[in-house]
Amino acid sequence: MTAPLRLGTRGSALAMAQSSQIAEALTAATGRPVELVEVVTAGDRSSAPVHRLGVGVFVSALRDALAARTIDFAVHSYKDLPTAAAPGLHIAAVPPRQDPRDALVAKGGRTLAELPTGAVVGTGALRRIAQLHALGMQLEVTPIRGNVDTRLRRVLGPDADLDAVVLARAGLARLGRTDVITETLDPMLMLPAPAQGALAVECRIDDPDLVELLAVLDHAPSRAAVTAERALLATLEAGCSAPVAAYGELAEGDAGEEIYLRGAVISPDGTRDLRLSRTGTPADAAEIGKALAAELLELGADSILGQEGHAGPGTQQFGSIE
Ligand SMILES: NCc1[nH]cc(CCC(=O)O)c1CC(=O)O
Repeated sequence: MTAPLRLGTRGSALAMAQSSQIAEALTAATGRPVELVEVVTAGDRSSAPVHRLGVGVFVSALRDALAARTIDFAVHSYKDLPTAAAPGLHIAAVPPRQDPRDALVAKGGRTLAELPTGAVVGTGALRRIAQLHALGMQLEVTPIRGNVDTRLRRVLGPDADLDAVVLARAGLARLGRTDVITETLDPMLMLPAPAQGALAVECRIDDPDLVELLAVLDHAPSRAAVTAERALLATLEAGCSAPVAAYGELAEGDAGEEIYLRGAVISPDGTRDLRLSRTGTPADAAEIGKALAAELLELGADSILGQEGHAGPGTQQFGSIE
């Protein structure tokens, strides 16, 4: 009998759902039993706004547990990971990505276009705030945080005080709650966060057997798309609350498999809205992301980021906060 592998997880419903899905997939593929070990993070204990805490607080306790060897591996929402590499750790798998688009949950079954002027829309992410303002619909955007259920109650509960919320479709899908979605938002209007909908399965580099075992969960197209999106974010040196969006789609082109990467940097009030795209081969995923970021910088992306959340070189980099 081999001892079960210890999978460290946060205790939130979303974290538990994605960790158990990965545990089951690993056992199904390898026959190895997996046990879930709950790790409490500073982010779960605090009710401060996430842009103050930095998303890193959700991640660092899991990474500390990996370093302390109290767990063998961890599953993160990829978009919550800092862009800086974690010393001694390795992302052994990027499993097949969920639909990365954002979703609208609105009262009365409304779509985005059906929201009246002055409608109050809740979201905490600067990227979403900026793109909602850029629509020019006179929406009133109000910051919210909390777990998925808390956010849904603000629209669907008996004391609902919002007309709509914007959430990642992937989070709702993992919780089996896609029924509440009134519109899955077109990336032309609401470009997702880099790596949204993807998971990162992480373990210690000095555990080569586990690195090899976990690789069965890796999905090369998902990894390529996320690599391009995250290279864009890292090259922009975007801080923890940066209004940066990126979406890499893989498609069969004339020259074989291609990545079509779109990137956007939007000022929080929506008045400056830079959007560009670039195509290349999956093998060049990181280069495509870097080159697209360089083009955005040439058009003045840094002056938009300078207004809000630009951490600058040498500081710790976080993925976009959602
Ligand atoms: N920081 C919040 C967060 N981190 C990961 C997800 C779920 C979607 C995903 O895995 O990308 C969410 C919720 C949301 O953005 O609505």
